[in-house]
Amino acid sequence: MAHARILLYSGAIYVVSKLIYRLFLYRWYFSPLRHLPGPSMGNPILGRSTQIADPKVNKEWVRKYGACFRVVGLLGTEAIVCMTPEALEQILVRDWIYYPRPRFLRNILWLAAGRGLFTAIGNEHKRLRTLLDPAFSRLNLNSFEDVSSTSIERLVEIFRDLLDSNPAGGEVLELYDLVSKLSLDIICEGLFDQTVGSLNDPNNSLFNAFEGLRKIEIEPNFWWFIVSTTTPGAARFLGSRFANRYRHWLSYILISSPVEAFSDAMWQVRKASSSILETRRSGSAGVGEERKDILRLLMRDGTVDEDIPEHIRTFISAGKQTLSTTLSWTLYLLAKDLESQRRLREELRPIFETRNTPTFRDLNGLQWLNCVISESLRLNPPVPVIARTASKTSLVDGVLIPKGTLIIIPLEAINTWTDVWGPDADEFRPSRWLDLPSNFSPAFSSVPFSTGHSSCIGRALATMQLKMIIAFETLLLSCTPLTFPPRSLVFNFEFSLPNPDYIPDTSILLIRQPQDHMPLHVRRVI
Ligand code: HEM
Repeated sequence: MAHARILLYSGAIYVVSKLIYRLFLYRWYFSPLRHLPGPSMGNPILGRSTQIADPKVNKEWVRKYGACFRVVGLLGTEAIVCMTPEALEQILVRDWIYYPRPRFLRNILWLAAGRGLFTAIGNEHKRLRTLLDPAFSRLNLNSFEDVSSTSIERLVEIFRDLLDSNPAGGEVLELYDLVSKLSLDIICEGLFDQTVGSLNDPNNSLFNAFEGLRKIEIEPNFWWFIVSTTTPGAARFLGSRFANRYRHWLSYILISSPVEAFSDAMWQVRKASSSILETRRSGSAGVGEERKDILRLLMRDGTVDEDIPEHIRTFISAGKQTLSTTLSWTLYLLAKDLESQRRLREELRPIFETRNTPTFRDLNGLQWLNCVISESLRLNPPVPVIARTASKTSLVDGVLIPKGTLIIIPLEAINTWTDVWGPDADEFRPSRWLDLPSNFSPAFSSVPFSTGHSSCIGRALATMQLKMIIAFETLLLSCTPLTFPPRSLVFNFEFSLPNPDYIPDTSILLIRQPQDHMPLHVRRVI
């Protein structure tokens, strides 16, 4: 009995002293990062964890503490924030293999976006990139013979219908849902030749399932998921058929947890991804033989059938959220800048007036459109912060980073760093792309797609689709005559703020989504 008591007391003393060491002593007296500047520790349990991903707070910290500082997060864990070109080159380019995405993030991404590029690390990631990169190369995208998009055409029609009673006066329209549906339709159309038709269908099940998944990012759900996905085995369990089958019971046991709605949404997206594969296998959808598309590359490589829907899920999730967010922010920034809209229309007019369908060369030659999109992505990157973990102890920016340290790369703070972009770095000024700062680095000064080996594989596709959505509904290599006026978002409509003080309400956990559905005033100009 006495022995048991001694054992119990020793155990309790061990746990308490470990906690005191972790929460207080280590970070103040022993951590090699303790000499770095950084914000105060904040809450002793949560630290600054609730602020680490907030780009506004990050920018404030960069101003105060410089380009490399320490932040203490949950239960005394330390993170280092770094953003110099040298640090980015080391972490994301040269030694990328030693800096994978942290496990908790891979777990969340596995649940929300499938097992694939987001979750693979090391040589498996390298293998997947080598396999799939050709599908996204500029050369391959330029080989698309016909990129007409019925979804963009449909969105223009929806705007016209909604403004029918007062086209010239216009109306305030909530844009986020519409551009979200457009993004889902266009991604499935562009990558898998699948018509989802969510723009035509108010109860589209795939769209609703994605809306369900989006709730993972809303507080307090996000923190619930962080806690559950850092618990060993919990993510695997949450993603299992067993958890899905007994989700009602789980919700009952884990009072008010988001598990039931989340599990439903995740399995619906899995089902839809499997049916995309089945449709392709049955031969009822497909792309020209000469094109390298994701499904063809995966099937040729011998990827097992069970894994392909997971890759499909990854691409749809990654593309839909980022495209819709970028589009909403671009329209918002244009709504604040009527002169930029006018310039865009003037740039497009000569192309439309020749009445020949625009070509890739036309699209790439639209200088002002390029500037607008680059500037929008610089100011409001949909993924404002990315994270890595150090898998070995190393020197970064002259600082000894112990193995296991969380590394935060604040993409938005990098994109608006006054050292590069000057004192008006936070302003929307597309013309800055015509006269870049002398210390601008193409790889490290504006990084909305990140940089290096795990940067966005869909960059060229996303840029092409963004340009098309804003400028043209169709793009053909053949010279098919075009009707005038063409269907074009920016050529047909003018966007302005619903009131002069309007600032969108945003959620910023993983992706910077407008929470208030982005209401903008829209009127027909042609
Ligand atoms: C404006 C649109 C987009 C932006 C700003 C964007 C941004 C990003 C960023 C910052 C990353 C890196 C995340 C990290 O390092 O942890 C990333 C990765 C990724 N993106 Fe995008 N993305 C966009 C569109 C797309 C599209 C359209 C697709 C797919 C068709 C896509 C697929 C992916 C995938 C699969 C990855 C993981 C790459 C890897 O780990 O190798 N993205 N994206």
